[in-house]
Amino acid sequence: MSFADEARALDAADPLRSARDLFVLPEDVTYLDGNSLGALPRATAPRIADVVTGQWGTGLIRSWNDAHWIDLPQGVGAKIAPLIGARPNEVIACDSTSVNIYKLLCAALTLRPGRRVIVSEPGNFPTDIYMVQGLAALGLAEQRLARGNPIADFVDDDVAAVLLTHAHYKSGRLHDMAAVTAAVQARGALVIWDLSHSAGAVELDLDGVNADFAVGCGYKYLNGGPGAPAFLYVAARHQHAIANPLSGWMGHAAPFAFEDAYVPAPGITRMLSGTPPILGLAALECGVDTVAALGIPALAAKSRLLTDFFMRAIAGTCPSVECVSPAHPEPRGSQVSLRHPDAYAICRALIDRGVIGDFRDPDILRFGFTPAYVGFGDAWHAVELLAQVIEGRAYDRPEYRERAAVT
Ligand SMILES: Cc1ncc(COP(=O)(O)O)c(C=O)c1O
Ligand SMILES: Nc1c(O)cccc1C(=O)C[C@H](N)C(=O)O
Repeated sequence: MSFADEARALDAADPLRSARDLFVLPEDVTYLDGNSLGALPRATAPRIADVVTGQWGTGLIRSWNDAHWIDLPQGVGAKIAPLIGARPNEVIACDSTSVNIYKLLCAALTLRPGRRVIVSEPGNFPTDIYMVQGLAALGLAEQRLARGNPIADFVDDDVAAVLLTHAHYKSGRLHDMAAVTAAVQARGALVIWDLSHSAGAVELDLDGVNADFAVGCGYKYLNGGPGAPAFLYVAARHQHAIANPLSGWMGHAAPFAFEDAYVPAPGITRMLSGTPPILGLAALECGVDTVAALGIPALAAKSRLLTDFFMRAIAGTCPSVECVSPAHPEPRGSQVSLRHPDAYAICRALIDRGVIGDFRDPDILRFGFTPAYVGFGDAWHAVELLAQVIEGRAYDRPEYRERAAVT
């Protein structure tokens, strides 16, 4: 069977085929960048219009109570929880992923007094290691990058926590979360998982693997919109013992008592700092509801089929690109990354022709397969166009080599 016929057959058999209608997507675009910015759910614009004109415009400050704005971080967190294998009171939606990493690094350090090393991987998403470096500059931590495997071999009695991204942003490679968590904990340290590239697209079972802490982006597979609030997970067993270093009033036990002394709120609420961004949380809730309605098992199963089909089609059609994502579906996230020396120009040429992926330095072409709205026909269209652009050297134009501020 040709790849075109196979794509048609797979689309016909796809139980999530109609889910694309839950999103607003331009007709002339094949969107393979939901791992960077998820698409706009159809439910979001009317919800935001209501929050703005109804709840804000008419309800004014009364909406903190009447529209339950004050509970939105916990409410959205509780909806994210089942998508990542957590209980509702273990997750809260707040701040950015970077800020939440900082808070959890400090929490881990307070849980492991006498240990100050944070282990991460070289090549981890930069914000994760920069946050460790920020703490190190204050004299509060020491960074150790694990140059080799297994990571647990880099954990000794000085290590408070290991900070890892579950699905690597460049390659899409998944860590074995259960095995790494157990091995690190056996050496007395804690693990902070960054789920930015896995939440909403792959199966996760934080409670099942006895995870300690996790964070993740709201604007990728959760479709919360540009700069959406992130989420933060703290296993119930740690919640009473951790401190939030950004001890703002929203994490206080009684914010409206206006007391001078900080008293942390019980449970996950102590991880809040300032006033929740209601517009962003409302949009994130629409994205999370959309994912939850489709169900992670169905999304994850389609993601594996999509990436498998794309990789086979690439191997059969574009021999000059090297695939750097894992060949086996088990350790592969919902993206496929390809290596080519002209990756940047190729990426620009593809975008010019309606196929939106992205580029990561120095030579990676990255394609995200958000199973909710990407079809097998889309995957095949991207492969055909990529082959055409490479074979005809259509990318070889000065305007495609000019670097934009955001890649
Ligand atoms: C693994 C990972 N962590 C964190 C972030 C970003 O964090 P923030 O939303 O704070 O910019 C990203 C992407 O931007 C990411 O890929
Ligand atoms: N957060 C981003 C942004 O503000 C602008 C452009 C891209 C992003 C991203 O999310 C990048 C993404 N985390 C990555 O894996 O490369």
